[in-house]
Amino acid sequence: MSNAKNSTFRFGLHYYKKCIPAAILTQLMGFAATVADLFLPLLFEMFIDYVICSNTDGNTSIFSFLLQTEKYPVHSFRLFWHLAFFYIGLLLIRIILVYLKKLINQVIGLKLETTLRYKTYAKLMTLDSLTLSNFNSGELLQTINSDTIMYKDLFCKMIPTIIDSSFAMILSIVILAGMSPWLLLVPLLLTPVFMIELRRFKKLSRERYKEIRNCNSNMTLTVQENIEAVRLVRAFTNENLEEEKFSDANEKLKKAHLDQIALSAKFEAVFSSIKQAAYIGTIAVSSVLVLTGHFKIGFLVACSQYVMKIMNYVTQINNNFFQMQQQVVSGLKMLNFMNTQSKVQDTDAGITDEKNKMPSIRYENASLTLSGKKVLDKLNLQIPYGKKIGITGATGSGKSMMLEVLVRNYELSGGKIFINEKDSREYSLKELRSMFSYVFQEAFLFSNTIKSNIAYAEHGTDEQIITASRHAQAHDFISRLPEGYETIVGERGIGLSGGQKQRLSIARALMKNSPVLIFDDSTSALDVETEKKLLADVKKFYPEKTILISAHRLSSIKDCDEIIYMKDGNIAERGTFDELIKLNGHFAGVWKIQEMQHSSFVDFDSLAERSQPEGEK
Ligand SMILES: Nc1ncnc2c1ncn2[C@@H]1O[C@H](COP(=O)(O)OP(=O)(O)OP(=O)(O)O)[C@@H](O)[C@H]1O
Repeated sequence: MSNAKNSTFRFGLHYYKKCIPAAILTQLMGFAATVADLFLPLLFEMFIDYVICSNTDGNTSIFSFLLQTEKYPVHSFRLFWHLAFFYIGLLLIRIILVYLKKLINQVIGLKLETTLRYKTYAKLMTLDSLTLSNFNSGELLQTINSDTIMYKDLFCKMIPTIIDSSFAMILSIVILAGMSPWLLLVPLLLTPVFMIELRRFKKLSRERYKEIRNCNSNMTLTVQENIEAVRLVRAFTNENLEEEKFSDANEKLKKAHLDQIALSAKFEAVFSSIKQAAYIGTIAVSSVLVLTGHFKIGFLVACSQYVMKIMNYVTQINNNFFQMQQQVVSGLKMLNFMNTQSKVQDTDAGITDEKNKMPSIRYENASLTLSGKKVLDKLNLQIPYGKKIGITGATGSGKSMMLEVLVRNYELSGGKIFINEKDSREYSLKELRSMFSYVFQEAFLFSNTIKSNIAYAEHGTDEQIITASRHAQAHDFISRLPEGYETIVGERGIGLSGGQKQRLSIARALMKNSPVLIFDDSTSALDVETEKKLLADVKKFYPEKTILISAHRLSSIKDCDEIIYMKDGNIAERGTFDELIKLNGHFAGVWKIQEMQHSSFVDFDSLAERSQPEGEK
């Protein structure tokens, strides 16, 4: 096995370790079932040679018969019944053992699958936004949902079957060697052919399974995007284009599967030919041995059964190695994902310091480079606790990023951020993030009740939930819903307008009750009046909190203690509203136009161009 495959195996073994005692028990059951199974041809041989083919009458029991060194034909009904009893007894034992073994193995498999799914999910939660953006969602869903199921089969199906088959094969060889070493010649001669063919097929199989997996994740992504963008597709009447894209992904998946089916068929044809050759070879050799008087007919039947068993086990082992490539591919994908290092590293410092309930913030030459582009460029800013700061600027100027780096969704490429004069990286992520109630640009609601969505971070009383909703201007519309706070929203619930979703997200952040509130363009879908009321209420009811509001609509931030105008990842202008108007720069230019237009939508790119201060033109 190559290094990659070794590590893939070791990675799974780490989680499988706890199941090893149960796995050993099932393996022992498997061995016992094999022993029972391998006894059957011997009983069959006695039945043919000493019950059916004999013509001497006798009255022998199976025990006395087995103990005799010199066996003779008995043609006894007593022996017949004893043989039948033993045969059925062994069959029953075998069936019970195989049943128990499969049951326990399935439970072990389910346990391992659940652990693997949990671990991959937990890993997903630790990754920072930039690292996560390197994976597409189809790929991530494939890893968490399908690869975990596939990979656990390596430990709970493939490896146990290979061990079982190897044990049975070795035992069959030993028995056959005891009966007639000549018949071992055939399987021994064919084994190298098996090995060479298997090596060739294994490599091809792994390639095919890789292709199937890639096509699968592409397919998942296509379906997911189409579900999310269904309204967009209809609005652009682009159903045909999307259908073509879907059909293309679907066809590629079909082709990948067909290629694998063709390979499997070829594999089976080749291996069944080798098996048939073994069978014919055995018949030929044993016919000679019977004709020359070396074998009785029942002995011949038993020997050929062992040869066939050996060949079946060899085929089964090969088949498992062939199919195992699918599990190896899934394991490699999982290993790759689990080895992905988050750019944001957590610390062990976990205890909440009382004074962090009133954090001051300081950016010191904070820089962020994403995909080679400077998104924040040596940003310096001090925000004492309790200040209300408005942030505005052209689209793409870095407003969201300067807020996201506060909670370390992205890691700074240079400079530092201090919280209470302590480097933010020295806080545990849990503690750092507990200081901020963040309302993101896109309002996301879980498929759950409104109440649970609002009480997402804090399990508050009904009264607290209603209070937060009132302050977020959401209580009135929630009360008008037939189910009120118990209404299910999100993907599986009723539809809400963009503004309603934003208000629920704000209520959720207010419920969290952190000392710093961050509104990242999160009131953009509200009408001017509601937005004004909401922000006024937030300032009124949470006067002590630091509030950072990023907005395009300048009226939203007009009353802030300080306004920051961002440009190219840095602060272009800062001051109170009056100071910025007096400055007559970018901000004043945008303000004039917004006032003139009374519009809620502004194209900052063009406005920023037009409103450049005299000196910069
Ligand atoms: N994951 C990413 N990889 C690379 N570049 C990114 C990534 N996320 C954001 N950017 C870039 O960072 C820059 C700043 O983005 P940011 O979201 O902070 O802008 P913004 O000022 O908030 O814009 P808007 O007002 O449109 O929300 C943009 O140029 C954007 O293209």
